[in-house]
Amino acid sequence: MTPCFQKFPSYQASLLDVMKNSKAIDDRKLLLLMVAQFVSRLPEGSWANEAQNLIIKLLYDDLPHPPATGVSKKYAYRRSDGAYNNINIPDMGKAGTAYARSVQQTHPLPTKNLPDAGLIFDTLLKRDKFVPHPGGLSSMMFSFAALVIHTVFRTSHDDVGTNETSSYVDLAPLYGNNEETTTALRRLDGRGLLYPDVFAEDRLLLLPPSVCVLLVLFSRNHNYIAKKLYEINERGTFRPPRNLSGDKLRAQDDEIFETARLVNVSWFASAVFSDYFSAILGLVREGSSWSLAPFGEIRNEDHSFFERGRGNACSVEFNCLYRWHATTSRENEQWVTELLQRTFQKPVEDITIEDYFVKYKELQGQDNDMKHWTFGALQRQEDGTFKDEELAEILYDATESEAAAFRARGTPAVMRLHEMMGIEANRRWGVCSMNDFRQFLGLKPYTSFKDWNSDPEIADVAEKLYGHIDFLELYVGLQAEEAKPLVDGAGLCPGYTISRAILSDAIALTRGDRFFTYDYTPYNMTAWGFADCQRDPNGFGFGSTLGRLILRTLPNDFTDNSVYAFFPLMTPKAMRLILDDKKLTDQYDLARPVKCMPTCKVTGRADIVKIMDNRSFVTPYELRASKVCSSEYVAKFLGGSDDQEKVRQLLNDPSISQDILTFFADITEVLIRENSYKLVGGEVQALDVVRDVLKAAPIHWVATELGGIKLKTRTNKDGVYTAEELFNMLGDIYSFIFLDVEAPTLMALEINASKNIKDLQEHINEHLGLSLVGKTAEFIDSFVAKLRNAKKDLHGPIVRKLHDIVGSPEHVAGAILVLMISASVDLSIALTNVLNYYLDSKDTASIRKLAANPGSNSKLEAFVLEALLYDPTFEGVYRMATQDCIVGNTEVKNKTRVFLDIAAGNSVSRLFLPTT
Ligand code: HEM
Repeated sequence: MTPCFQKFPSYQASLLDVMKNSKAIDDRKLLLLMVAQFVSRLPEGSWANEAQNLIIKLLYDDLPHPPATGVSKKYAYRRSDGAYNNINIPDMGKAGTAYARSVQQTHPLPTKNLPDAGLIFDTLLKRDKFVPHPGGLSSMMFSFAALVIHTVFRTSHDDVGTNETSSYVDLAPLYGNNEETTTALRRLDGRGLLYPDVFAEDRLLLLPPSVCVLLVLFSRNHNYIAKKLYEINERGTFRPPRNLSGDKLRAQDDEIFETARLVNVSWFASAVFSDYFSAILGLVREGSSWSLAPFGEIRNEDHSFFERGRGNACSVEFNCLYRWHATTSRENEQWVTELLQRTFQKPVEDITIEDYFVKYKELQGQDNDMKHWTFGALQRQEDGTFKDEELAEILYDATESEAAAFRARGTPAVMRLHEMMGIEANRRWGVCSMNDFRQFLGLKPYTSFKDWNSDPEIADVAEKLYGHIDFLELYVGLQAEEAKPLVDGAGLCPGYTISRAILSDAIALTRGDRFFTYDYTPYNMTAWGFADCQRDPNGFGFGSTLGRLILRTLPNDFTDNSVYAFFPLMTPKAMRLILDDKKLTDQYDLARPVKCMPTCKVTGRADIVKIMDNRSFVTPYELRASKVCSSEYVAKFLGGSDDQEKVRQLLNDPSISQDILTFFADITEVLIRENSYKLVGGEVQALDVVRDVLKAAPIHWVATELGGIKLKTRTNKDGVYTAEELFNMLGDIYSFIFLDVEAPTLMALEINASKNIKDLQEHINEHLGLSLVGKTAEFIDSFVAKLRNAKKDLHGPIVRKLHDIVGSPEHVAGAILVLMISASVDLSIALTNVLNYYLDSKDTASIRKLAANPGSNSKLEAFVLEALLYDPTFEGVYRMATQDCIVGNTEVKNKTRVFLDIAAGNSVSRLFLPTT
């Protein structure tokens, strides 16, 4: 024992005390080490035992017990029936198992003493008038909600205690709740695809068409993801399906399909935690993109784990809580009426629960082939897809139609049957009373019917039906409870008990899911898939995920900034008020979308050449550039003005190009030297050549020689940006203007590009000593003179010559910006392609010889030119028609985007294109 412990027993006690109570994990760990040292030298005794027990507890709690996941293929993917979400209790939450019941019933509610379900509907639930939702929620909000609840509830018609679907947010309405159904949806052709526009849940066909449209969008998203996974082929294991057969073909299909399912289901969860939660919590009204992020690791104060990923089983109380039929819009009320009349051929009031079950069985038997299912009177096309514009029309209508408010006497009369089914199912489940449920949630039990609903008529009727508030059934208690007013933090505005409980349920459902927690990894979903399904809080539309989904899957039917795409869960009328209030109306398109001309693809070499030479087709770059550049000159330049050609010639001028060459040679040497590291033995050096040289060298050139921007380096800590930061800034501008970026990302990119251009332009102006705003003609003349005579070290030779070409100081600054944008990213890509081409070449030795031999420059140049054509990702370019015209056999309408498919059959070299 150390002397200090023998001398100061009180010190021992206080150490233990700190160990038990310290909140700082690092303190505890440090103490742990110290105590471990001491304990090893202690004689046996109570203090030693206590200290040892604490150490063991602390160490044990460092890891989850039992382990939450395993690396076997058996656990890697979701099962359609939800089995193995908890690998230790594989049946937890599995489809076809019993509902959970969370709350103990303490008040007897014998069915024979309870009021008739039909009478309850007629007195407490039946809609007396339509009251629009106070928060401006649209009917789409409740279509999405219906999709969410059908993902986790499907009460068996044969055994009301059985949930036929899994208790996980796994998009079961799309993928089915058993393997057999899932297999029937798949093409199984080695690419992991679903058949076009299919889904599995037949009960959704009995819901308004917008619910099915949403599901079709997720179905399309699956195929989009699967195609990307195959194209990117992250692990390099996928082969063209034509080269595979039998088990190998199936194995490849399974891997792509299952990974795409993981990514797509995570998209669904992202939509829940962005658009859906935002509407529920009223965050849209605040213009906030905040949301709960319930999946991450949380440690308790004693460093043990706060549980996650341990599975879930949906309970009957929550099934009851989600019966939100009172929110049905006027349009959907009409739709349900027509559906019931058509299906049952008798007055709606006469339809019984038995009629419903019989009819449902009959419909189920009619067509099991999901490829044929339709809804909303849509027809599938020959290729099995629905027409985009017809799907979009349904979405526009559902977004425009107002949902109804939650309230007693708010459920459409036509839904009497649905409500009676709900009430009777609850009785058979033995669900608790309203007050039992409130107590369970930690809420004060109601003391009277007036306390529950202050409308005297409602309270009075309920009292007459139930006698005492403690006997009020949960179903009726929840559906007819007084609704919350529209206050800060409230968006959904149901009764208070529902609003409190749904949040707990949402966290239980998602935090309990292994695939949203322990197995939510870039390895399982691939790096691309993992990034693709993330909710982006900084994304356009207050971080909307549905906006991204809609623009991806219906690319020609919404404008890039349409509120119909980014805020479909709110009516456009409500959104106008919110955006006006936040002074954001300018950023959004509030009009009902009209179909854009679909992109026209041109493949023939002759037609491509004709279009490129035709002045009626302009590059879309100028249009994009004008959105982010305040200077018209810069936008035109980026779009391909005459000055662009002149500047290109300037760069080829030997007096300039020699300097550029020298700069690149020097900086390349420096970057190689600074970034190389030795392998063991010290003879061979390694280097990340793309990251540290090919991306960095052009950045050093544009920053130093053009923009006069000092870069932060190891030796210069005072620079403005690191090379990587500047590359990313320019990359955003470049991608926005020149690349065919997915529409959903475009809006976020536009905001970044605008800001980056503004910042860079300020640096350039400052470097040139140029702030032209409000300057006199004399100032400008003197600036021009300075530019002409500037010393080489102040402004590089290019800057001095630029003035002669572009004509005004303002244009010099603009031209520098354009060169920075186009010469940095494009050059890095070109250099990387050259290197890749070289590394892929079978004859690297002779190419190396060419490079070493100064006399063989023309051959080397030929190699480089050939390599520049080598861009496996390059497919073609876009042009915009500015009037109706005919090209070859193709008629192109004004405002059509034309894709020139240059890569098709390598018909045309990309080098003949005007470079950007
Ligand atoms: C006009 C729109 C709607 C119609 C026509 C409709 C119709 C139905 C029908 C027919 C059932 C019985 C299903 C069965 O057992 O076969 C049902 C159940 C249910 N509905 Fe709705 N519904 C609508 C909207 C909603 C919405 C917006 C929600 C809530 C977000 C919702 C929540 C539920 C729940 C939780 C069940 C019980 C599901 C189960 O236990 O299997 N419904 N609905």
